[in-house]
Formats: sequence, structure tokens, C-alpha cells
Amino acid sequence: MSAAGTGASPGGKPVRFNAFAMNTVGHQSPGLWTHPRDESHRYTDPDYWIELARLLERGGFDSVFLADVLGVYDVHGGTPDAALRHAVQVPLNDPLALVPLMASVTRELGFGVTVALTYEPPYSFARRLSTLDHLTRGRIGWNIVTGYLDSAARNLGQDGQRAHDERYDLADEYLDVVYKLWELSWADDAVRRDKAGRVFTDPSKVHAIHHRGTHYRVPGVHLCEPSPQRTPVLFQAGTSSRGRAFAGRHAECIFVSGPSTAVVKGYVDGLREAVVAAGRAPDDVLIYGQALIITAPTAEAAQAKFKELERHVDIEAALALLSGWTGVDFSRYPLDATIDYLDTQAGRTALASFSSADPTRRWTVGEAAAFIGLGGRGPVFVGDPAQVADQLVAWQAATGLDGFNLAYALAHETFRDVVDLVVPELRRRGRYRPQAGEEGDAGTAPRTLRARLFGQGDRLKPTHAGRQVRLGTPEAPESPRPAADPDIAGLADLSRTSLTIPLTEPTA
Ligand SMILES: Cc1cc2nc3c(=O)[nH]c(=O)nc-3n(C[C@H](O)[C@H](O)[C@H](O)COP(=O)(O)O)c2cc1C
Repeated sequence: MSAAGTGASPGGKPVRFNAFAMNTVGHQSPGLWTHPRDESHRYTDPDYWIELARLLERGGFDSVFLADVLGVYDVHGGTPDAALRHAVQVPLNDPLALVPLMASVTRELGFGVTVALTYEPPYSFARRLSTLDHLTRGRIGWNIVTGYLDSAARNLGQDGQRAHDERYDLADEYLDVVYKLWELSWADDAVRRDKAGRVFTDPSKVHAIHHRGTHYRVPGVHLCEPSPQRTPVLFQAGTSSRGRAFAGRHAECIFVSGPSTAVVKGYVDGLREAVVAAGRAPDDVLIYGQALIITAPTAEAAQAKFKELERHVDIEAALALLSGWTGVDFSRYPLDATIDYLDTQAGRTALASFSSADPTRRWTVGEAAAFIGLGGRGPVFVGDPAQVADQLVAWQAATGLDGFNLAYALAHETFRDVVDLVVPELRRRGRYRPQAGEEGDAGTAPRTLRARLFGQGDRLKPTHAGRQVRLGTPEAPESPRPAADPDIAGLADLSRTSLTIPLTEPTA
């Protein structure tokens, strides 16, 4: 948490920013909603989101990542009370509804929406994302999650969550289904919009996908015509060994959280190896590390702000959050108990980052709660704009990260400080996307999120798993039924009989 002394080397790779937000009151800084300057209680006000979108666009952020869960944090003490009392990601509204609102006031900002695939059939989900890709003109991303809260599974008709690795197996097949719908069902030239010829869509260019797998059967055609990106930009955030294999195959943007450069470098190296193992280039993915920036025009003012914010952290709220992430009820342990790693069916990485991921550091429950109290599981960079820029550049160099997924302490003050103070400093050093109209700016023509991130077109790369899928084949026709039963034999005869159906009044 202190200012790292390394200066930025001009000409190094740019620092990228992504904003980490959620359609709720308290996201990654439990207790901070009580601060007089925090505005996150306005999350039900459309203007709150419009202001955020305009701010992030002005600051040249890659995208806003809208987190989501479909349950309450009730692992702590076995009840949702602490989460409800302290607004720990509850009350919580739907993230997707925010996107058209924010897209309508921006041109470039991307939107990474979180949807858990565990609870929704791929067919209807694929349509929801295609719709958003159309309405954002190709600026939608999907954060692929399988959930970690048992409370979500129970309220969505299951006895509890599927086992950790099994959720990733399900996810692999789910992705194959949605790739077939997004990439293969409609040919590029299927839609003719030919008024004179009276043909809107050429039916010969729309293909049924015929998917038959272990978990899903989807025979038909996608409901949507091709959207600008077809497949949304794929975000992912699991770093367990099964999570890495999944990311290697599917992810384009990967989000990691760890308290030190040692932990985060381990994640980054492992993820790039997994990407290569899946036949892709290491820089086919952008990896963002979670962080919180606390800055002010002077170093003294920044440190004073940090101390003041720390006073609003709520330890019980932080423990409720940590318990939900890890599946371990931390209310049962004293604050000075040391955290050891154990396998859990919730998220594995959250627990590992405070235990096995860095063998040189032992964390107590109280230390971990205080740490995540400001900005979640990433570092806090405190200082004047130059000191913060130094720390960002040093972290990037030490870990191999491409950029930072910025949490906030105060909405929207934290992001406003970054945009007004840190972005200009990084630009002065040539380490940030140039301002619109400056040298190096890609111009004003609107681009899709994928084109803006990778500079290589709107579609998934040919080496990506989503471009390797093939359509299934139609099911073989059912074998004719044996006609042993005279009634069935009689029914079979009906097909050759012309029937007169008597018209009667409906009885109900
Ligand atoms: C930065 C970050 C953001 C995440 N956002 C969400 C989210 O919004 N919803 C969710 O269900 N899981 C979210 N997760 C959890 C991951 O999807 C994943 O379940 C978790 O990292 C554990 O995966 P692992 O056991 O493979 O490491 C997030 C994780 C990270 C690191």
C-alpha cells in the first residue's frame, strides 16, 4: 500500500482501465456506503448510471464490468442478516437493463455484463446477448460465470450448487451451444431486406444447429440476425486449474484479483500458459488485475483521504463478503485465526489468494477482512497522480498484467479522481490511450468493443474455440413403430384416411 518508487519507462505498453461496478449499493468496499460523499445509494436512479457512463467514456476506459450474483451472501452465520444490514451486494438489480441506458450516452465504452450460465438455457440467453450487441452497436461483453453462492442455486430450483469442476464442464458445453447459435446459424448474407423481391431473410442461409450433447439439446435456428460482433467479447475470472483451462479455451479478457505482485504474477503466467495450450497466442487475451486507486492533487491529501476512508470499512460486512466468496463461514473464527487453504465448492481462488497462493505470507481472518474492506481482493494504490502512475506501471511490469479492473471506494468520486488526475498523468507519460483527436487516436468512427480492444476486426479470431465449432447433423428419423398393438395399427391407418372434424362448441 505504499508508493512504489520505480518510474515509468516511456514507450512501455499502455495501462488499460476497466471499471468494476454492480447494480447495487455496496460492491467491493463493504461499509463505505455510509461515507457522506458516497452516492451508491442512488443505484436505482437512471441518472446515476448515465453519469458513470459519461465519466468512464471521458476517461478512455475500455469498459465497465457489471458484476452479478443471483443469490444473497448468507454463508456468514448461516443467515443473510449481515449482508442485508450492511448492503453487501443486496439489494441487487439486474445488470443487463443498465446497458442500453449507458450505451445511449456513449460511443466507445464497452459493457461486460455478468450472466451465470448455470441457471438459464443457452437458447434464450444467446438471444438476450445478441439483442444487446445490436443495441450497443457491438459493444457488449459477457462475463462468463457459473456462480458460487448456494443460495442462488437453491432459489433457482436446485438442491445446491453443482460441484466446482462439474460447473466448468457444463460451461464448456454451454459455450459450444451459444457459439453455434452466434457464429454459424445465420450466414452473413442471410438477411436481404429486399422489399421489391418480398424477401426479408433467405431461408436457405439460416441453419438449424442440431446440438445434442450431455447437458443440452438445441435443434433449431438462432432467433436473431447476426449482430456486429456475433459472439460478445468473452470475459472470465476463474483461476483454479479447471478455471484456467476454461479461460485458455474461451476468454478474451480475464480478470484476476490478488493482494500482491507475487500472487498476481502466478495467475497471469498460469493463464497465458493455458491460452497457449489451447492453441492461441499469449496476447490473444487481455488480463486486468483488480485495484483501487486513492488519489488527490498532493501525496499528503491522498494519504489523509485513505485514512479517512479506512474508518468507514465495516469488518462484519467484509466477513459476510469473504464468507460468500469462499463458502467458509468466517463468523465462526476469531479475527486472529490464521487462514489455511481448504478445498471448497464456492470460488477457490478467493481463499487461495489469502492462503496457498503466496507461501511467504500468512493472513489472519481480521487482516483479510480489513484488506478486502477497501476495494476487495486487489491492492490499494495511494498517492498523488505521479506516485499512483508509478505504482501502476511497476505492478504491470512485475506481473505481466495488461491493465487494471478498478474498484471504487466512493461512487463516483473514486472514478472521477482517476479520470481527472491519473489518466492525464499516464497520458503525459505516453502510457494511456490518447485523447480523442490527439496523435495516435484511432479516429471518431464508432468501433466494436473487440475492434477497440484488439485492433483486429469485429469477430472472434480464427484460432478461437468459438470459430472451431461445427453444426450438428439432423437427428435420424425415428424408426417406424411396430404395429403389434391393434390400436396403434389403427392410428397408423389414420394417416391415409381423410377426416372430417365435427365443429363443436368449446366446453371450457
Ligand atoms: C474480478 C472478479 C470478478 C468476478 N465477478 C463475478 C461475478 O460478477 N459473478 C460471479 O458469480 N462470479 C464472479 N467472479 C467469480 C469467478 O467467476 C469465479 O467463480 C471465481 O473466480 C472462482 O473460480 P475458480 O475457482 O476457478 O478460481 C469474479 C471473480 C473475479 C476475480
